[in-house]
Amino acid sequence: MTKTFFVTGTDTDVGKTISCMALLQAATQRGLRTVGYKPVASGCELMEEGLCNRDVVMLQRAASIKLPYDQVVGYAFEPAVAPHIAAEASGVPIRFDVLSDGLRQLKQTDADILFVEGAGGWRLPVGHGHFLSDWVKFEDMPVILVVGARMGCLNHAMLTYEAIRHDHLNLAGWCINQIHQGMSHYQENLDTLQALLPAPFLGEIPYLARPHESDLGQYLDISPLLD
Ligand SMILES: Nc1ncnc2c1ncn2[C@@H]1O[C@H](COP(=O)(O)OP(=O)(O)OP(=O)(O)O)[C@@H](O)[C@H]1O
Ligand SMILES: C[C@H](N)[C@H](N)CCCCCC(=O)O
Ligand SMILES: [Mg+2]
Repeated sequence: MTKTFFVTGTDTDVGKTISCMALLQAATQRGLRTVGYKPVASGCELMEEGLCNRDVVMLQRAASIKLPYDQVVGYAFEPAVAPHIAAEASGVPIRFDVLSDGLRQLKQTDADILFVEGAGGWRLPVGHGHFLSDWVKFEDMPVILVVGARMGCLNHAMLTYEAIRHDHLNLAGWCINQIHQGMSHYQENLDTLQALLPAPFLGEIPYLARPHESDLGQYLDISPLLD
């Protein structure tokens, strides 16, 4: 049985990918076999591997089970815009059965744990009146929330928590990521979140000069996810 978690964030660009890498590394350091999945991606660039979405490549590299790029992504749209807009422009609608097929394939590997990175924040539109959160609900995945430490994150964190609960899903844990250096009253903000968010705190990722090249696993304690 592959334990599966959906990783959302308080917004786009808050460190979901960095946190997924940290989760994958922390799990690998505990001897677990790990994989990542990015069901919906937008924004592709020329990388060593060709025209790729950077998040997908990062998840692919951070996982202990090495899988081909195509297996780690559902849809990767080229323009770096909201995915439903890119989907409309390219004439390729986002289908939940395609996302679920990809997920099922990854669960069929011998992975112990699978982290699925969302796109944007919790209520991301995917077109035709649907949201990525509808798919998470359909798959009944426990959720991990990444709070990007910046002014406004308290409101975003609480609204995201309320929306997850409204969707009858479980917040399995949350972490905070210092996307900026030296946020004013960082500790007080963290204390506030710890008092208000009724879910296990997995840890804090500090501001790092080269986050993608760091040992990120050391910053998160994934034991609450393994109970
Ligand atoms: N702890 C950190 N220290 C320094 N820079 C960071 C940190 N976390 C994230 N960043 C930088 O902030 C940017 C956004 O991070 P990331 O790509 O992980 O966000 P995201 O939530 O996954 O974004 P998206 O919504 O596009 O998937 C990246 O350039 C990343 O390198
Ligand atoms: C391009 C960006 N980095 C992400 N891939 C997409 C973020 C979409 C956000 C949509 C929104 O909620 O406004
Ligand atoms: Mg990302």
